[in-house]
Amino acid sequence: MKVVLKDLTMKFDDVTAVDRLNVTIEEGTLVSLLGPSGCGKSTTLFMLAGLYQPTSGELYFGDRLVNKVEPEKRGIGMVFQNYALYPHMSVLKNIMFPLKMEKVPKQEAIDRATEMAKLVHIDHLLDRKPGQLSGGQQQRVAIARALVKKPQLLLLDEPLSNLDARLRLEMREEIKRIQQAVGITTIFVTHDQEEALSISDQILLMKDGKYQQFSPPQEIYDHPRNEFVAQFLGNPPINTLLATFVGQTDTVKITETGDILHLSKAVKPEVNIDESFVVGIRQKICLSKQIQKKKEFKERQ
Ligand SMILES: Nc1ncnc2c1ncn2[C@@H]1O[C@H](COP(=O)(O)OP(=O)(O)OP(=O)(O)O)[C@@H](O)[C@H]1O
Repeated sequence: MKVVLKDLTMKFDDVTAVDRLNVTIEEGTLVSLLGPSGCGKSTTLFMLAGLYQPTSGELYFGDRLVNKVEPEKRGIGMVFQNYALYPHMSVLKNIMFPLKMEKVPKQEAIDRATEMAKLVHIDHLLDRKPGQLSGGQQQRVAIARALVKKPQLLLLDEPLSNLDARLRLEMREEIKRIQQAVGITTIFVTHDQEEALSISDQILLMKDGKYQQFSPPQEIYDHPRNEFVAQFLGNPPINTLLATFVGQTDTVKITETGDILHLSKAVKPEVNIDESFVVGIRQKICLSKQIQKKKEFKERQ
């Protein structure tokens, strides 16, 4: 399902947590909401989930305006940071729970829950209680439970933050595998840029509630739109120059991929910069040690 945010805004008294966000998320893609603490990631996710009603703007699931639709009528599955499993229920019963709420006949619910458990590779643990599972296994249960009703949108709120480093790597691969197997549009909140770069089809980077950039990982890394994006993605400007463009002097910074970030508004970003200047800068940059960092990133992809 395609998801469209149009001027989506959420205000809490004098705080604008999300400020006129405009993004179209294509069907079947995995999008990371990325940004520093307080940038509005969770608020955006909660508006998608229906836990918050936007102050203004519109939210569409496909062609359907959902601003006022109740969470349970949105066709979403959600995985929280702490998984929120029921400790007294077995793995099977946890996964079946949403179907029980919908009064799906028992045998059908067992079959569907078992099928989901197979998808997330925990079908050998169906009789265990959550307390008898590792963090990664608990997360698999939470994902199976979120998917059992065959939702059209999967929302994941910092799902890897409670796992140790090794499990975090394993589970992010698993989330990608499961997402692709089901083909479900997925929105993944994280403040970890490496996680976002490795897992996403598109990254939505926010700062102070505002849109910064919405691009595929390689593009946002190689071609940051502004200095904040460049810094946050670990491709910081490495050269500061005073340059003259079309008769105006301006201070610019150059990223290791040769993108030019203007520090003042004297020159508009869309102004064409002399290609020979850019080529010269790129040659210099190729000599820089920083290029090594980029290579390492590409190799990890
Ligand atoms: N219920 C609320 N009432 C008042 N202000 C809020 C509320 N929820 C969030 N905010 C404020 O809105 C802004 C965005 O918060 P949000 O939780 O969406 O950020 P975040 O990017 O998810 O942060 P984190 O990574 O720390 O979870 C912050 O300034 C926060 O203090």
